[in-house]
Amino acid sequence: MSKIKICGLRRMEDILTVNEILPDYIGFVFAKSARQVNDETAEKLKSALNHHIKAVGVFVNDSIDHIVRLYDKNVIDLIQLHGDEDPEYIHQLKKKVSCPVIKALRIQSAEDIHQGKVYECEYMLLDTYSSHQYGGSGEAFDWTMITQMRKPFFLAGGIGIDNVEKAIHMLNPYCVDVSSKVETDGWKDPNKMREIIDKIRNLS
Ligand SMILES: O=C(O)c1ccccc1NCC(=O)[C@H](O)[C@H](O)COP(=O)(O)O
Repeated sequence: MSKIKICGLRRMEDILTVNEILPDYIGFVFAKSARQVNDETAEKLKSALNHHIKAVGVFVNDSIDHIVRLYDKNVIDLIQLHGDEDPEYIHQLKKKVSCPVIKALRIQSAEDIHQGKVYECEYMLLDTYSSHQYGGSGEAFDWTMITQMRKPFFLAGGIGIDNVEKAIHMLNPYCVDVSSKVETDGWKDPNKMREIIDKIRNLS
């Protein structure tokens, strides 16, 4: 069964909901975004998070020192690099942390998928390319472009109750990553989060 990550939590009430429904991962977006959280808020939210749920820090072209500080303070358990970080950046980061790293690829063409080979990371994350935002577009990309993934991957980009079953049956991702489609008016919606978790856990 694919795991589930709910990305972009920023309120204590979001944490109380996930503590009940227990996704495998949640994401704190530290990048510039409508879903951005600051370090202090993320620290408070993490301290209230059920220990069975892993917190992923989502970064876009951030400083390695900032990421390491959050990791050392136990605010994040995994690191998601969602910008233009190159193999050398990841190599340097890996010398300073011992947690899994997820490198996001923003997919425009089938060739983009093959870039994954060059990164020293535990997981890839495949998301939709957008010219005006790094992530959280709410749009799905053409999944037929995904072939021969050598690493376990998170599938992101417009995943919701309407297409999650198709995504899992077609691609068997390590994890599905949801954000926009479990929101109402820009905020995480407890009912939508609950509904998608139930759907995934009841798939055969
Ligand atoms: O979600 C954001 O606002 C965001 C901003 C900048 C970089 C990454 C961001 N999100 C990363 C994620 O992992 C999202 O869950 C992923 O992009 C899918 O989002 P959606 O298409 O809204 O489901």
